[in-house]
Formats: sequence, structure tokens, C-alpha cells
Amino acid sequence: MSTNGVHRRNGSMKGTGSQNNQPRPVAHFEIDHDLPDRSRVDGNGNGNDHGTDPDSLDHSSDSSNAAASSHNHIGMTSRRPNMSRKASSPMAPTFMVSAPGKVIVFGEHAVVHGKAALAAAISLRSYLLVTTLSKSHRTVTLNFRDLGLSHTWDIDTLPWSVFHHPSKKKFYYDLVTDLDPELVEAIQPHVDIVSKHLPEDQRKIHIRSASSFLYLFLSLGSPQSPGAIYTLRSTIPTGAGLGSSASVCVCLSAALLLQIRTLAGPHPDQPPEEAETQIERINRWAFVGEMCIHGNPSGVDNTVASGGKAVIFKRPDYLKPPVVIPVPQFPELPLLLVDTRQSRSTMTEVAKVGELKKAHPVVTESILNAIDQVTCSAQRLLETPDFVGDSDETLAHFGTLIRINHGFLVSLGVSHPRLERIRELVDYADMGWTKLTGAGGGGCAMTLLRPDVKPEVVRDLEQKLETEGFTKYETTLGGHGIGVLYPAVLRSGSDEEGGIEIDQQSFENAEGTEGIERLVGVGYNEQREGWKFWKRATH
Ligand SMILES: Nc1ncnc2c1ncn2[C@@H]1O[C@H](COP(=O)(O)OP(=O)(O)OP(=O)(O)O)[C@@H](O)[C@H]1O
Ligand SMILES: C[C@@](O)(CCO)CC(=O)[O-]
Repeated sequence: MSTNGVHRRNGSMKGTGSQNNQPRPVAHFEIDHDLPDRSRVDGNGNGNDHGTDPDSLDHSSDSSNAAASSHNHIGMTSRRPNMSRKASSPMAPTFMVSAPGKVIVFGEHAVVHGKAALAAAISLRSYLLVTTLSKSHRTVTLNFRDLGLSHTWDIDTLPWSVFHHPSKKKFYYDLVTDLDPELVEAIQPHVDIVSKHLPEDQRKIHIRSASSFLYLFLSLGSPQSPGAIYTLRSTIPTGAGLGSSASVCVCLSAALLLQIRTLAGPHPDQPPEEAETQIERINRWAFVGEMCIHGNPSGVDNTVASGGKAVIFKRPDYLKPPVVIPVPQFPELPLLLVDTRQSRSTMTEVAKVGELKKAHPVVTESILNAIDQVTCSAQRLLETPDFVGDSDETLAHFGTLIRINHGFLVSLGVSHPRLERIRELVDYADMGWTKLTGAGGGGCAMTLLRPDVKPEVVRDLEQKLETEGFTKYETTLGGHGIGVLYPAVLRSGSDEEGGIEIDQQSFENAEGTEGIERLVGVGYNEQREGWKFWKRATH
């Protein structure tokens, strides 16, 4: 049964749908929407479950349809089924993970140099559907729809021996602060074959995503990893400074850690400290993915995409984990987010500031310190005992800091004429305070709107922006971080017997942001039942 590209699921065993030219995923069956508690799992990253949870998903052994069909009789509700299930090693069901983009409110670039930044999650998100293949399919496919990237690797030909050499092997809980040049070299031949037919500038984008995936897959997986298709769609525009790469890396990290069964929860009643540990584990590997893409990231983007809401972030020592202070009182600011549609590379913009610092160390350091003071001033305001998020004073204080911060970013050389044009139009209309957000050099500007600004003035500005080729995004700040829909079935209160299954086909076919959000059950006509989120401790 199919309505609007989604399949009604009625509790019985069901195939996950077929895809064009793709290996057929095995049939799966519905067990329970709670993820098994994997806190007892051995830390070797190979999926060896030393625990006894019968719901565990053993990818390393047989997962035939016959095994699955034997579970058809179990039905959908048993949480503690008989041990024959363990012996038959059922296949992991199709599941989905999702992570948000971000805006940096204060402190981009300075944060790369150890200063503080304030950043918040946005409601635009990436969604990654993981479809496990039957045992006979020894391939992994990266199906990144927004980029038009689709590549399949043969699992058995990947350089496992290099990644698993005792001198190289990392564990799922390790803090990795640098890419290992030998590991980068080992994946190179497997990256070099990706999207050969494309012009170099487009291919570069594919190569970055593929490198990031392979580095994580080889670090966290094993030669026994099951074949799978990783299908990604995002509602975050790329190249806009809204952290799209970080949200992709967080999704990949979470999916791979879930596949090797090293994450506990998320459960609604999970102790915040335990949830924090899971977020941190996901975040650490997402940072590794970000290093493959951006070279020398601070880690602020992946930290916000992992834990969500708003944080003060600082990484004074790159060999240690960053300092992350959640800001639960961060207000719902009236923001206008405008995209210059001028694409740029975060790596290039970060490198520009590095060069400036080399050429003018004292001047550059004092600008970076001044940006740090801007962020600290915002932090002090947020921490005042009688802080009121929506007062005129708060908006004016934040507004002034936004204006100052943008001026410093201009001095660092990371603005762009198109960004300055947005600021000029907003200033001319006296509507609020504007700064670039993210790496700059193009990308997005954020404007904090004055409280008294008239709707017709906003409309007039929006008209002008549109005429000049800018794009406006609607988003809210401070949403959840990484979330899991396991299996990829949305429960609805009215549908006791099952839910709405998201399969490969319906996910690929969903149209635009609205289509994706409708399918996955967020945004318009919200239907989030089934989604679970790890929530940061806020003390
Ligand atoms: N939707 C996506 N699907 C797959 N890969 C993506 C996606 N978005 C970004 N990437 C990968 O991340 C790289 C950088 O993306 P992008 O230029 O959008 O940076 P960003 O993370 O949005 O910028 P910033 O760091 O300033 O917020 C791309 O070249 C691509 O490899
Ligand atoms: C420009 C930068 O500060 C923010 C990019 O979103 C880079 C980083 O922190 O890694």
C-alpha cells in the first residue's frame, strides 16, 4: 500500500522496496522501536557483542531471508524473544539518522585559533537512510542525492589491513585529532575512481564526501561489515555556511557507530550523562569526517550538529577535547537568513586567515582576541540571573555585538561584495544588525531584526533581495541534535498496528525540502513519533 510515496506498514515482515540498478536489500521485520542497549559491547569496533541482548543485530553472521522469515512468526511487539532469534542473527532493519545544520552567531574563524564561539542548531537537517544488504552482496554504496554522487565499493577490496594494523587501529571511543597520512594514502586509489566523468570542480566535491565516508567506514567497520546503501538527502543548502558537511559527517558517524552496536540509546529516560557520552562518541568521529572535508576545522559545526540546541564552544588545545558549554536559555531570536548564492570553500577561507596571521601576527591576533571578547560579552549576558531573551535590551545588545563581529570579519578578509550588499540593504532600511555566518567569502548573512520593524518594511527588503538574486531561508534556532529512527518506520498515534515505512524508493523520490520533511515526519504536519534524540546534559 502506498500513499504519497510512503508505505503503510502493518506489522508483518516486509521488504524494504527495490531500487533501480541497486542490489536488493533483504527483507526485514519489525521488532521494537527501542534500540538495544549496547553498553556491554566490546570496544574493538568489530561488532563483537559480548552482551546478551537478544535484540542485538549481529552483522557478522548469516542474515538470510530465511532467517528473517522465521521471525515473521514472532510478530512486532516482543522485546525479549526466544534465543533462537539470536542464533539466526537477523539482519539490521533499514534505519535513518538525522542531524541539523548550524548558524554561528559569534566567533567564526576566531574559533579555529582557540577563541570562543557561540553557535546554534537550525531546523534544516540532513537525513541518512541506511539499507542493509543480504549477505551475498559484499558492497557498500554511497548514494548522496544532493550531489548526484553514487558510488559502490567492493568491501573485500578495501584497505582493511592498513586501517586495522595494530599501530593504526583506532577504537570507537578514541579521540582522533589528526588524519593519519598513511591511512589517507591507503584510501586514495579508492577515492580516485569516484565520478571520473565529472569536471574537476564538481568532482572535488564528490571526492571530499567519498574520502570522509571511506575514512570513517574503514576506521569503524571491519571486513565482516554487512553490505549497505547509505542514502543521504539534506534540506541544508551546500556551500552556504550552514554546516551542511558537519551534519553529513555526524549522520555518517552515528550510522556507522550504530551498525557496530557501540551506542546506548537514545531512550527518553536515558540519564543525561550517558546521553552526553554517546553524543561525544558520535561527535569525535564526525570531527574526523570534517577533517577529511575541511582540512583544519575547529569542530564547532560537528559539535552543534551532534548535540543540537546552542553552545559556547572553545578548543584551546587541539590535542584535547573541546570545551562545550550548553546554552539552554538561548533565545528564539527573530532572524533573517539570506544566502548570497556565492559558493566558496570553507578550507580556503580558513586558510586565508591563517595566511593573514602569518603575515601580520600581532594585528591578526588582536582582531581574533577582540572577536573572543564579543563572544564572551554575549555569554555574560546569557548568564545574567535575570536574563530575558526577548527584551529590547537583549536584542540591542546582541545586535551591537553582531555588527561589531561582522566588522572584524571584514578586517580578516573573509567577507564578499555580495555579503556587503545584503548588509547595505538591511542597514539602509534600518531593519536590524547583520553579519556573515560561517566561513564567509560568500555563503549566508544573518540579520537580527529590530523588535519594532514593520512587516511592510521586511516585505520590501525581501522583494529587493529576491530581485538581486539572493535567497532567503526560513529556519528556527536551537533544535535537537542527532536523532535516530530505528527502524525507519514512523509511528503515528492513530496507527496502532504499525506505521509508515520509509524505504529507499520513497526517500529518493521525495520532492524538495517539503517532500523530505513530510516523508520523514518533521516540519509541516509534524509526526515525529519513532524518532529519538540523545539530549545533552545542561548543567
Ligand atoms: N548534502 C550533502 N551531501 C553530501 N556531501 C555534502 C553535502 N553537503 C556538503 N557536503 C560535503 O561537504 C563539503 C563542504 O560543503 P559546504 O561547502 O556546503 O560546506 P559547509 O559545511 O556548508 O560550510 P561551513 O563549514 O562554512 O558551514 C562538500 O564539498 C561535500 O563534499
Ligand atoms: C570558519 C569556521 O570557523 C566556521 C565554519 O562554519 C571554521 C571552523 O570553525 O572550523
